[in-house]
Amino acid sequence: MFHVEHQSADEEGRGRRAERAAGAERAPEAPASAARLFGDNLDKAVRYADILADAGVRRGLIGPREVERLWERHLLNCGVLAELVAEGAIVHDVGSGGGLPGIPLALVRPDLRITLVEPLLRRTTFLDEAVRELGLGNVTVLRGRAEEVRGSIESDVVTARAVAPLSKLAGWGLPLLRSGGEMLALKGDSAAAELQESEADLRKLGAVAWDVVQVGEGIVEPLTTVVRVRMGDVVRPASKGARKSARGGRATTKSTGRNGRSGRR
Ligand SMILES: C[S@@+](CC[C@H](N)C(=O)[O-])C[C@H]1O[C@@H](n2cnc3c(N)ncnc32)[C@H](O)[C@@H]1O
Repeated sequence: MFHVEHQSADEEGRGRRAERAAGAERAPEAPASAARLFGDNLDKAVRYADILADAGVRRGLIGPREVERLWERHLLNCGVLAELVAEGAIVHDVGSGGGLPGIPLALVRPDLRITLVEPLLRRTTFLDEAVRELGLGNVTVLRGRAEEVRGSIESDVVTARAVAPLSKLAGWGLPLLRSGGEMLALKGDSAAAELQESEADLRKLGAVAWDVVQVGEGIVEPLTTVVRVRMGDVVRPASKGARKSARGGRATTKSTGRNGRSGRR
């Protein structure tokens, strides 16, 4: 368990110096844009950055070289995904690892209901502790591989970062979506090329629209690049399907075809 204390700003400063002296690693100071992004949850974002810098590095969830760029490359880069998510959405963060992008997204948007899907026990233990310590009432941790939990999940949005190449990721993420739901995959410079290579697979999986968007203007530099894929109509067999879902069976998909929103946005 990490150690959390509720402190005033002065106490926080003394606490940070004391923890450093005691050997605990701390994240760099939050940049000004973090206050704009996280608003009332800035303190929690700072605490999460510190958890990643210390326990996150010690337990191998992020590399030690990430500490100096925790804000830009991780918390801000992930939190700005909020621009693409509708009010009150149900979100599943596939391959959450140390909670990225799910935890920054939950901090920016307390209205969302977010499940962090992660197969490795060591990582779900870290996530459970972080969620408890940060008091994130809108976040749940689910241990399992995405392809194992399909059938029991109908999500509005699936998020993922650094989990798998797009085609493979789509095979894991799209079956978790309801009709019209969206997968938001944080990708780097390869986004457009990966998307082009994956189009046939996306169609087969029931996707009807896809594009590359950039978010985070005025908050993070470089902007966050996201591959956005929208699911077509999902046909889930009724009562039989419910029994199948309980056993982890697949939902089936169909494309909206000529009358729907097929192809690129
Ligand atoms: C490189 S880490 C990225 C973690 C985090 N998303 C980030 O950006 O820092 C990839 C994560 O995906 C998880 N993972 C791999 N295959 C998965 C699957 N089929 N379903 C869900 N998670 C998976 C791994 O356990 C690992 O935690």
